[in-house]
Amino acid sequence: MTDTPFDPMQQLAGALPFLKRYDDQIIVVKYGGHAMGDEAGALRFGRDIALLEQVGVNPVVVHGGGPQINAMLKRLNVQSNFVQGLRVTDAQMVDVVEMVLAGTVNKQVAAAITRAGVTAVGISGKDGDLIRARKLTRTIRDPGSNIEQVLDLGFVGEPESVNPRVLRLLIGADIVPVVAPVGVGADGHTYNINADTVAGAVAGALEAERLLMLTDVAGVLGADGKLIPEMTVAQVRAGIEAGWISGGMIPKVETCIYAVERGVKGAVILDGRVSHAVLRELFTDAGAGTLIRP
Ligand SMILES: Nc1ncnc2c1ncn2[C@@H]1O[C@H](COP(=O)(O)OP(=O)(O)O)[C@@H](O)[C@H]1O
Ligand SMILES: CC(=O)N[C@@H](CCC(=O)OP(=O)(O)O)C(=O)O
Repeated sequence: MTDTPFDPMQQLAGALPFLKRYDDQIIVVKYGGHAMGDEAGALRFGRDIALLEQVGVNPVVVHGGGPQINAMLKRLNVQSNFVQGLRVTDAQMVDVVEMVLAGTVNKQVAAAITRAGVTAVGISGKDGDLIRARKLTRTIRDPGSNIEQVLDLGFVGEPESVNPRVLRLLIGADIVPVVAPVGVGADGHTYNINADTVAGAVAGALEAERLLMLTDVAGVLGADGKLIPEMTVAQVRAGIEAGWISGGMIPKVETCIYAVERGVKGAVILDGRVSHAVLRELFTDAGAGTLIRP
């Protein structure tokens, strides 16, 4: 993790072209549970988001909270299982997931931004008809017999539709929306949705200028382990095919591809633990992390 000194005021002095480029544009920031770190980290993140709003950019935050859900489940002595990176979520667990994501984490992130002097409002996908969810299933293939098995993940969903009206109302009132990744199904049930997926869907629905995915690695690392500053969709697909993009990075790059194919100008995967990661990416020539573009 590189953390070279960064003076936001000095950077902003030379940031006029960037300020013009992003003026009144929507920037969707996915704030991953691993990127959050401690209370001080959340406050630093809140200050950066507030600063974006103050200089005329329209940030929209979608947060995760996987590690925070894990900590609560541990306290409750409940075991969690994952299939292809998705938490198998039964009816009781979805209550805990909603409590942590739409409760504790959502309010912590909104409060951190508000403490920095800009109004933020925390909502979940269940508010304002934001995210209608449909149940997600996963298919696994047994390599020996080649037999496919459909796995029931319980109340795990994917966005069926995103209605950005409530987000646009908040943006228009100079309020930063902070979105927790839960949605409501046609059956009225609450669904747990992967936060990367929600961030991509929200960025697509808002036709955002940028999607920033804050995680705990520097970005996409090549086969040689070095950070790749910029990639096209075709290069990302080749990396997945060749196997050097794997594991948790696959849903992240797929979210970026989804977003850029729906009109988002660029999607960036970057290390949210680095101080002022968001400002470095938006307001410096070098940027931060890996930019994925069409
Ligand atoms: N080419 C790659 N570049 C960077 N990380 C990769 C790559 N391939 C696989 N990974 C893995 O993906 C992980 C990031 O995904 P994940 O842990 O799910 O992030 P988050 O918790 O922020 O959603 C990295 O820690 C790394 O182990
Ligand atoms: C279905 C599913 O797996 N949902 C995720 C939602 C939170 C999330 O995605 O948080 P991060 O971005 O911090 O990983 C979960 O239950 O952990």
